[in-house]
Amino acid sequence: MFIPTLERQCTSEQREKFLPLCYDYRIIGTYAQTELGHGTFLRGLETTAHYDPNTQEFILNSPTISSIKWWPGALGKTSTHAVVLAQLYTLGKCHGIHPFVVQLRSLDDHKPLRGITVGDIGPKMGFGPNDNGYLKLHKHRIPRTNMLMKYSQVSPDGTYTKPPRSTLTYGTMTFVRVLIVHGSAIALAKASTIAIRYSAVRRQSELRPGEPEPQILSYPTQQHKLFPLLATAYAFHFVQLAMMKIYTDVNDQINNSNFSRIQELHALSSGLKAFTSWVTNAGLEVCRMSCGGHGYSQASGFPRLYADFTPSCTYEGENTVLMLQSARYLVKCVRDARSGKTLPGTVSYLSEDVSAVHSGGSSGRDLSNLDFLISLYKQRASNQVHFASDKVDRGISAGMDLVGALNSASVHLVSAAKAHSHYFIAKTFVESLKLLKASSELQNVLHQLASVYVFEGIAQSSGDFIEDYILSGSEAKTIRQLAVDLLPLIRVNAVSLVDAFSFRDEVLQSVLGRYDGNVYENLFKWAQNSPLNKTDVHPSYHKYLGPLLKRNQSKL
Ligand SMILES: CCCCC/C=C\C/C=C\C/C=C\C/C=C\C/C=C\CCCCC(=O)SCCNC(=O)CCNC(=O)[C@H](O)C(C)(C)COP(=O)(O)OP(=O)(O)OC[C@H]1O[C@@H](n2cnc3c(N)ncnc32)[C@H](O)[C@@H]1OP(=O)(O)O
Ligand SMILES: Cc1cc2nc3c(=O)[nH]c(=O)nc-3n(C[C@H](O)[C@H](O)[C@H](O)COP(=O)(O)OP(=O)(O)OC[C@H]3O[C@@H](n4cnc5c(N)ncnc54)[C@H](O)[C@@H]3O)c2cc1C
Repeated sequence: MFIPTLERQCTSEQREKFLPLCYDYRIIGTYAQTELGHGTFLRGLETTAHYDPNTQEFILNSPTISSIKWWPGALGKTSTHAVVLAQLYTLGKCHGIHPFVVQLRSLDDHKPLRGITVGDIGPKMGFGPNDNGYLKLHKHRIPRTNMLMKYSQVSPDGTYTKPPRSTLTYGTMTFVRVLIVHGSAIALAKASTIAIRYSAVRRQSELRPGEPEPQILSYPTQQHKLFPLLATAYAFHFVQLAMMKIYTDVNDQINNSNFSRIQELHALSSGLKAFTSWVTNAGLEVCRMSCGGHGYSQASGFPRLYADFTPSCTYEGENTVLMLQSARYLVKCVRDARSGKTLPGTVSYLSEDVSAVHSGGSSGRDLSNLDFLISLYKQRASNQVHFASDKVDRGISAGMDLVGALNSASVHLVSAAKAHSHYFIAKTFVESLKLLKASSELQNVLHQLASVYVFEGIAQSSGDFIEDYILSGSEAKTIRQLAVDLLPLIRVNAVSLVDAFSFRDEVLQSVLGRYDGNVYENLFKWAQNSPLNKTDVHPSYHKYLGPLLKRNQSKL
């Protein structure tokens, strides 16, 4: 995040000064924004940067215990520099959060500089090798030119020039949220690879006396656990491509001072980061549990994969907060649509009349047609967004202010943002396959994946579709069965579909997911390397177990 921030927030002179040092690994930096007391509420950050016109320096301080920077990756022991987000004060006025480059450690002996107290925040659930750290600043002075001044400036006499948009400071977070969508796709693909390969190797139980034990991948319940997640990994792959394209286009516009789509990008990246990381987080556990006891071994690769992925739901914007950010924009779009404004692409459906026609019993509608089902996802999203928006309006009519009305409707707002994200993902998956140049055989296999993703997505949220009369109960049941009927067809290509992710064994880090499927021999070999097996009799025997046993044996 250090480098992307410099690339996005530096003037051209600052780029020339700082970026070569980064690219050549002459300095190593981190992004120090979160504090002990604040991670979400950025306007509440307490670190201060007071400008001293006499020396043309900023004086950085951590004025309270809660203002100590806390969590930044590699801050504790590795980074020589940091981008520090601090409240800017100049000529007696506060101008809000701004980014400053701060050197933390000497480039000669790596010792912390004067006014800098840094350290590691201690063991975490995962990311063991990463020294997430703390930073306490005490009257630490930096040159005026260390404030990143692409968008806002402080002149030598202390005069402040404000940015065209205050939220441009938040651009790096949007970029990383887009990366996390990619990270979700990768993590779920890894977990699917491990679970499906292992399920093809593992044989268990005797269905009928005398018959060989079947591969657990042959059980419909195992297929129902894993194949929708496999399809989701493919869906997220195409979504991250689409998300990155939108990000790149909007970022190019921003670089040309066109800020018209910055809100749409923020809303979409926030919703997709939250949606994909939540779904992936839950999916990793389903994949682990589908591997039985061996899934719980470190040898499976699941414990580390989960422990390292799960903070994706928290960092770079806690998921609930990001869903609320997305929903806040959607509510604004409903208002704009109702006042006749044209809405941008990813939200234009909110101005369409997608009112559901109650399907009744036998609707005769083609419930296996993906384009038709995507229209139902659209209806669901539109209904949820309009419902939440109306709830906000009712709150305001009841005398609440906008903040109060948004807060009061927040549970529904999160549901609306989830439905919006889900519609975007399902639509993007189906549309991406139409554009894919592939053999008819491959198109058929991918269509099966898209179908099971779309069917299962409805099955798992059928209440949304039934409550709004988008589907009847019997239609929802039919779609649920369509998903189950697809499973044996996907089974044929399941291993090939995970092999297609092409994770090398060294990257997958899983004995269960080995490409050669030679699991048992390698599990036994892996166990031999356990530290506890260095000696046949563990030293603790002589200190504890031995004396205990001998003492009790003498009583026999
Ligand atoms: C680097 C290249 C590597 C290559 C990788 C290749 C492939 C990737 C594959 C795998 C990668 C795996 C993982 C992904 C990569 C990296 C992950 C690893 C490590 C990550 C480390 C995590 C680091 C951090 O956590 S940094 C700290 C993150 N902190 C946050 O995100 C804070 C969250 N909080 C907020 O953002 C705030 O709540 C808020 C949204 C700012 C709202 O605050 P508030 O002041 O209350 O303001 P309000 O809600 O009123 O909003 C005001 C206004 O601003 C608009 N807004 C807010 N944010 C933005 C934004 N970002 N952009 C645009 N606009 C924004 C908001 O909509 C409001 O507008 P309006 O008033 O409604 O008009
Ligand atoms: C592994 C890891 C790496 C990190 N790396 C970095 C880094 O490199 N740099 C950096 O600056 N930070 C980093 N962070 C910090 C991270 O960005 C924050 O933890 C994150 O932004 C969440 O903020 P918080 O911890 O204050 O959670 P909080 O916001 O306190 O969240 C706690 C709960 O409060 C709820 N909540 C908060 N606000 C609202 C609201 N307005 N409405 C409804 N509910 C709300 C949340 O939904 C959540 O359930 C890292 C964190 C982790 C775990």
